[in-house]
Amino acid sequence: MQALNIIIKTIKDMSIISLLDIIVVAYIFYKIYNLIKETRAEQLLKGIILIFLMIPVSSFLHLDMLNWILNKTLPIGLLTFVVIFQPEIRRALEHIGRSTFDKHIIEDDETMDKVITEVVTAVENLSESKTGALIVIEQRTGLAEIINTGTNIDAVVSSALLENIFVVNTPLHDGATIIRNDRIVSSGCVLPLTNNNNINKKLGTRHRAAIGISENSDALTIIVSEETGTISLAVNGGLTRNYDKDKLKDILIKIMQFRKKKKSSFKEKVKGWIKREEKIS
Ligand SMILES: Nc1ncnc2c1ncn2[C@@H]1O[C@H](COP(=O)(O)OP(=O)(O)OP(=O)(O)O)[C@@H](O)[C@H]1O
Repeated sequence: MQALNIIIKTIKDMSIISLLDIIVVAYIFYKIYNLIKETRAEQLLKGIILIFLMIPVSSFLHLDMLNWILNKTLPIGLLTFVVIFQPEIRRALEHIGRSTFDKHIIEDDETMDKVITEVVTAVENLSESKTGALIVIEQRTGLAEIINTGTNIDAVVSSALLENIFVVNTPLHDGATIIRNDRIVSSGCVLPLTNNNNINKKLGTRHRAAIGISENSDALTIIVSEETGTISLAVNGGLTRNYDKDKLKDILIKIMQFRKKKKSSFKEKVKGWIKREEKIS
């Protein structure tokens, strides 16, 4: 009863600023939860929140030993969370940054269609000749660090140039080629490899690199397998395979058009568009 009175008194004494403060904090926590929902960080974060809530409860009930243990556990739990989930935290911060500053989303429909057509044509030809290729289309996450690992090109996107870049035993064929807006900006770039252990063991470093960059950015990465000619697409940490020219063009247009319009949650839409035969095959 006494606790209830304290709560009622606190609410009565609350100023508009305090109320605004609570709403902002609640909104931030809601956003953070949405970002880590369905990731491996979710369970650990739930555990930390539970400890956080149990501290005042144990103090109120005078459970001194439990209160002491919880007080000691919380900082360790938070530190563990930051260390283990550094990639997720990084992605979350990048996501917040992305929402604030739109980077290289092509606005003009004609340019978008031209870039996609050139990329898809090159990919189809590379697939037919079983020439390995890794093409990254930069979106809102800036890829300057990755671009700097390769050789600067700065040429208008064309299928002929893309096909030429990946010709075996030429200087730029190894590594990834990065497209920014309607230009090929760099080739021979080194991408971060994924740490995901659930990936089909038959897939080598080219595919692991594509998944790696899609985990660390919102880039769209197209892979042509040198071994089989199979065309794959890595987006948001997931890999979908066996695209043909039309299917690839269709999904690229949908994703890029959607990002231009930004109507609803990107992840939800992508889940619907991409029929995932295997999540990561
Ligand atoms: N970190 C990286 N960043 C960019 N490109 C990479 C990276 N690691 C490997 N590659 C590219 O992948 C090539 C090696 O491909 P590998 O055969 O290991 O992969 P794969 O996934 O089995 O592909 P494929 O089906 O084409 O054989 C390298 O020659 C290089 O061009």
